[in-house]
Amino acid sequence: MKTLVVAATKAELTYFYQHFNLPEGDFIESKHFDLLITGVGMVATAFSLGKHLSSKYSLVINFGIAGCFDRNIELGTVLNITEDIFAELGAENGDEFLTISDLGFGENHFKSRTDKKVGLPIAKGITVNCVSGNEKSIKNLRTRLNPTTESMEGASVFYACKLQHIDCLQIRSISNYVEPRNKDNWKIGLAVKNLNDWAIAFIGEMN
Ligand SMILES: O=C(O)c1cccc(C(=O)CC[C@H]2O[C@@H](n3cnc4c(=O)[nH]cnc43)[C@H](O)[C@@H]2O)c1
Repeated sequence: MKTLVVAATKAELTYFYQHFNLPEGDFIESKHFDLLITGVGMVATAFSLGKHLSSKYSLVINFGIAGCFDRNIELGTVLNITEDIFAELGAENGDEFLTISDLGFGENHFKSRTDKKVGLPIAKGITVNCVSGNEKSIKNLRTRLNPTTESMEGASVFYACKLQHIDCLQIRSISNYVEPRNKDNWKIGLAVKNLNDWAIAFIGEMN
């Protein structure tokens, strides 16, 4: 059984590609693991996993960068996201938000599943279509969901793995704080480097 490594963009796994001498391409098969680049967002991720996820995998690891709601966590910190929520999936009812489970149409909250020892701080994530960038929506998300991180794919990966009964992990490195948009404050290079260092060591030790 193999591990499937999943990321939204190739740029997030730059050093991983170099370290394992991987060829160009969005779906790469190698001896010990396969690698899938899904594209950004929950729709691209679900479609891509729908095509490639199968029972030949015993573990899926979603790697990526993320925004962080907690200023006590330094940029570049690598976290194990053990639960993740589709934050916008539901209905507004005036000022109230009804989740898809409140509406009786399914679940919006998913968890990682694995016995593997990861040794990273754990965190709760949310998954969004729109990167949060105004004070009002950020305050609403904090009040309603109390998340630590925000990404655009995490809950999609957990969802697909739950439906296929495959173990999964989500490892993300913090590139920015969730705040009114200011890309100058983002530390993507640091986040990608730390993420890749961790991914290379973890995947290397597994094989
Ligand atoms: O510009 C670059 O050099 C660059 C290199 C690697 C990755 C990127 C991305 O823009 C990745 C997009 C990816 O990042 C996640 N992300 C990061 N911060 C947030 C956030 O505050 N809210 C939601 N998502 C965030 C997300 O999962 C995207 O897929 C650029």
